[in-house]
Amino acid sequence: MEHSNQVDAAIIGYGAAAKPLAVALADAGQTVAVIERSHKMYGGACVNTACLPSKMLVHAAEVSAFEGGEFPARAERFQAAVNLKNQATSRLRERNYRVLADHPGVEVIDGEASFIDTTHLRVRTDEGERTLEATRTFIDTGSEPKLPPIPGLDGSRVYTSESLLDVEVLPETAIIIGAGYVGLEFASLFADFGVDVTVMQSGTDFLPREDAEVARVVRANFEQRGIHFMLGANVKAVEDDVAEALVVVDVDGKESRLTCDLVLVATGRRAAVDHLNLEAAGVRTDERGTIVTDEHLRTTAPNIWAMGDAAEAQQFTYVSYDGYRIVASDVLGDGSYTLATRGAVPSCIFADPPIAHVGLTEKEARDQGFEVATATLTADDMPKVPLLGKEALLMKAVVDASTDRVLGVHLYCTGAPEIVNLAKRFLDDNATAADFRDAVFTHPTVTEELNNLFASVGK
Ligand SMILES: Cc1cc2nc3c(=O)[nH]c(=O)nc-3n(C[C@H](O)[C@H](O)[C@H](O)COP(=O)(O)OP(=O)(O)OC[C@H]3O[C@@H](n4cnc5c(N)ncnc54)[C@H](O)[C@@H]3O)c2cc1C
Ligand SMILES: NC(=O)c1ccc[n+]([C@@H]2O[C@H](COP(=O)([O-])OP(=O)(O)OC[C@H]3O[C@@H](n4cnc5c(N)ncnc54)[C@H](O)[C@@H]3O)[C@@H](O)[C@H]2O)c1
Repeated sequence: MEHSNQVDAAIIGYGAAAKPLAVALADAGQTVAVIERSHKMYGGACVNTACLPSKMLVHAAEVSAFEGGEFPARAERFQAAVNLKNQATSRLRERNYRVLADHPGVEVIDGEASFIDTTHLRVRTDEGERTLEATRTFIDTGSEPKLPPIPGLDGSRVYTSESLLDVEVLPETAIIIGAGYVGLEFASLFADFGVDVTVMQSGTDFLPREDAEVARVVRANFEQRGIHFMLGANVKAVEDDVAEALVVVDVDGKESRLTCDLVLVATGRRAAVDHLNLEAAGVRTDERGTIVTDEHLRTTAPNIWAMGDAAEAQQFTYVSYDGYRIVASDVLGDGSYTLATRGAVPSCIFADPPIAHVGLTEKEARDQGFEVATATLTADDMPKVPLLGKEALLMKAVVDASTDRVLGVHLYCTGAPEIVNLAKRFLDDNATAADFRDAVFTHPTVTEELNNLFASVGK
């Protein structure tokens, strides 16, 4: 089919928001072009280099830890898991591609887009340059690793989460720089595969986004599993050797030189906007390089919206997908669904067991002036859970003591990524501790521990 260079909507990047938005716009009768610069990225990072492949490895690691055995057996399982992950990723990428490529109202263009002005895009393809005129443009270009200025990060044994996903040989020792989402997920999965892991974190505050009590238990548990932490670590250089990498690190003025098979740099991600020539369109970014938007995800330029990691501080697939809902509400609906009406956003670190929370930490609640009541259940308070073959190390409730309204739910237990979604709904409905205490949940489950947790608030 001959495609026009004039479209109603251009979407830059085939990320998590792009697919549903393209379908919604095309179903509404609009002509849509989706521009993706890599044929390995249809469906975006989640499908190809992030959530799904990494969670397949997390799952395989948990199974491997259960099976046990010597390092060679674990290394074999790791390689099998990587192969399985690669096959699944290819299948998912193809499925994602077909959703838009087979849609009569959508053209998928393989190329890199940049703005010429507010309504014109230059697209560089293998066949040359193409100019598109779009009435509306939607940016969904995601993010890319933010690398600190440490000499030697271009070494052959140094990886980001993206390149690491292709490694098939299980390292015996790994050093991870950064103790955030990526760092802790890989630390946990490597440990489950029997790798000797050291995590180096520049700040001294461990897991600052989590409740401090949860962070303490997480750290203790990780250390019990043999994972070493170096906090307040100033990584000065990585030197590559044929046999191993050498990491030079300074903690409190004391320099150490640690060797390992592999280094993972997991020090955050920044909006992938460098190639977009945003200035030409009048799209502004903030001091971190993230696209500035209003609550409808409209950028500072007329008829240009931005969604996902390129525009939001919370870099999650479900936030990007929700960006699609907000933009669709603005462009196709009544505009009533916005960042302001989104409600609480839960989050999860897929460690073993996982860590999840929604709402405020105890400190955040106190800092906001609430009179706070809390409750915690430790592993000892939940003796039934291990009998189910599951793990529950900590649950914590943060409640407004004056109204009984629940402000935060913090979970460090099997099932946390699922249970936290239930808690999100409760929080959005302004639920009280009594609502959680009295909710009827199935038995025997981890979820029903919420009844006990909230029954003990303030006691
Ligand atoms: C290892 C890892 C694990 C993760 N695990 C989870 C998880 O379990 N759960 C979760 O919710 N989140 C997770 N995340 C975060 C999640 O992957 C991102 O928040 C999400 O993928 C962002 O989606 P997006 O729509 O913003 O963009 P992306 O999915 O990144 O898509 C952007 C697309 O735009 C393309 N592009 C960029 N620039 C251009 C251009 N100029 N022209 C054309 N195309 C362009 C890119 O090639 C890419 O395909 C993880 C991240 C990492 C790194
Ligand atoms: N389960 C999930 O939903 C999931 C999983 C993986 C990634 N993600 C998303 O991807 C984003 C990127 O993940 P990430 O782990 O790279 O970033 P992050 O922001 O979660 O963690 C980065 C960590 O690196 C530390 N750091 C920064 N510079 C450092 C240095 N020079 N030396 C040592 N430590 C340093 C930071 O203090 C921080 O603790 C996250 O913000 C998250 O939104 C989500």
